[in-house]
Amino acid sequence: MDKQKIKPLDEERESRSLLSNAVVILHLVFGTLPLLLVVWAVDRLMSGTLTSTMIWIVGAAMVLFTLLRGMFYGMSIWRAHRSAYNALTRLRLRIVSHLQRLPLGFFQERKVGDLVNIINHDVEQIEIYLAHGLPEILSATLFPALLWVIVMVLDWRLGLSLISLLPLAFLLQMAVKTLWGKSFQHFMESTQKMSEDLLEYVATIPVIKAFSHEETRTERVLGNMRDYIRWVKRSMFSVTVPMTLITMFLEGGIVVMTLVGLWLMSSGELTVARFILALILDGLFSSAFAKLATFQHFRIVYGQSLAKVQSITEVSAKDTADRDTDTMQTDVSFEHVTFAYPNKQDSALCNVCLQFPKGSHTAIVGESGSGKSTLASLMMGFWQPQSGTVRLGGESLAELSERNIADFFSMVQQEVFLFNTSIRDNIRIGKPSATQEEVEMAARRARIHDFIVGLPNGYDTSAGEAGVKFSGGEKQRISIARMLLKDSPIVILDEATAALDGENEKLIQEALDELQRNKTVITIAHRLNTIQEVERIVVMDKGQVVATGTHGELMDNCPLYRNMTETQERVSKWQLKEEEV
Ligand SMILES: Nc1ncnc2c1ncn2[C@@H]1O[C@H](COP(=O)(O)OP(=O)(O)OP(=O)(O)O)[C@@H](O)[C@H]1O
Repeated sequence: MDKQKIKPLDEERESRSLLSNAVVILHLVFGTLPLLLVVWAVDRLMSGTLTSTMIWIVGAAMVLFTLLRGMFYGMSIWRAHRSAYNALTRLRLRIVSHLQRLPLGFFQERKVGDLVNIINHDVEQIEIYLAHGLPEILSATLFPALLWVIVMVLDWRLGLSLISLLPLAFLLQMAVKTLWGKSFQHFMESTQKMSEDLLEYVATIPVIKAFSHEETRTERVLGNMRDYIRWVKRSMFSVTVPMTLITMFLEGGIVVMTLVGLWLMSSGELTVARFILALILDGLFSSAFAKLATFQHFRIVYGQSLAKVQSITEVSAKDTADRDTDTMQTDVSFEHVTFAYPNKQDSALCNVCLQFPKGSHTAIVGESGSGKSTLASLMMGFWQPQSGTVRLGGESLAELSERNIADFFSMVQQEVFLFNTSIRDNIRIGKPSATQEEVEMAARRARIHDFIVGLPNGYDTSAGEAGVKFSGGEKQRISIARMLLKDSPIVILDEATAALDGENEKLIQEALDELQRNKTVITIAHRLNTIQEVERIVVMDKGQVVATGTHGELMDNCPLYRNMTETQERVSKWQLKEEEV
């Protein structure tokens, strides 16, 4: 893992203060002191100098040490959890506030399930490491070290024989580290895949049912779950087998120490009492050491989760400060703009030069995939071009904050999202300080007021997932009311009325007319018959602007436009005939 990359999260990692470490150490010291007392008492016993007062003192001291040990253990767990949960909350807040500052392009690239998984699962893994892993690793390192020192004090030859096989255990651990890393990575990937799939599955159940694809989709989700189980088993296997071997090497140390101890006793250099004590300490030493090896996986999972978190926190956010834009002009211009989506070879826009003067109305047309939506995305600063400049009122978009840019645009899309709050608040998103009168005025202009007052709770009716279900047209008009309230100078219409019928289309068209009044309007058009009156039409093909002009001019001079118009006319005539039949 790249040390440089971990750095930004050090503050989370360092949240376990010195005091927490001191508490862990005290817990260990009071856990080891009773053993030292036993060594001392047995020594006295063997030399015939142990008095009954000494036994009472030893007993009382052992009770005290045990109590203190318990107390410090409780404190260490409590402190570790507290600081870990603090770190966890800070980290989640940090991710969420960073997400808010990331360009919209980032969200088009990353899956929702992946992001949710990072905020939930990976941050949780970091907590597990901070709250459980770190204290356990610290105590599992210090405890065997203390035990070993005691054995060394008993007899240095026993001490050395105890650790004689340790280098082999370390070598093995180093060797399997990479293997563990890989298998844990697969495990994490399959966890992510599973949660992404589950999220998509739940969100798209209506579509799946409509197309009777339940079985195939369900089978795919179940397949990913099976994959997950397979990797859980594999990663557990990859831990247990080397762990068994490491434990065997550690226990091998006991065998070596026993042989050395027997030899020392036979030559009269070691007492039986010391030998038995050394054996007891050795047992504790091996099991504490074996525990340390198991904790290796905490570190691996932590490293991988940290990398995932950093895949969000290290994406640079646009830090341009907001500025007063009231006096700015609102002309938009594209100057030799070339743009390709990340990880794509072909440019979605190629050397585009266009002007959208203040108050003008432009329609963008072109075959599917010609770059119409990309043009709108760049205009709103969702993506930065690789070369060329997009300007808003003469200022490069790169110099403006997201909020500044957002203030200039309203985008009417087919897909409308309503929040789980009242209709009033849903409209007020356009201008949080708006009064009830202003909200109602916007709703009237968006031709939705009468509908809202007809609802049981009027403007207090809850919208969104948990609230009343609205038709596509009603949602659309609520979103137009929102934009009327926002009153931004540039309106982008992304084929807003495509899928609507008679009455709905009429009402929406009226609402849209209100929205477009005195604005710069850019229509991304798919149906050419709706834009024939527009003052300027831009024809795009394969990311390039191939012609601009009025409908008449383009019919005369642009074969692509003429072709598209004639094809659409043929299709609509054919549809009319079908309807007549
Ligand atoms: N998020 C994305 N990531 C990668 N490539 C993309 C992305 N969005 C669009 N593209 C690609 O960029 C090119 C232009 O797409 P764009 O959506 O701008 O075309 P469009 O003219 O709006 O198409 P349509 O009329 O079908 O909506 C296409 O080749 C498309 O596959």
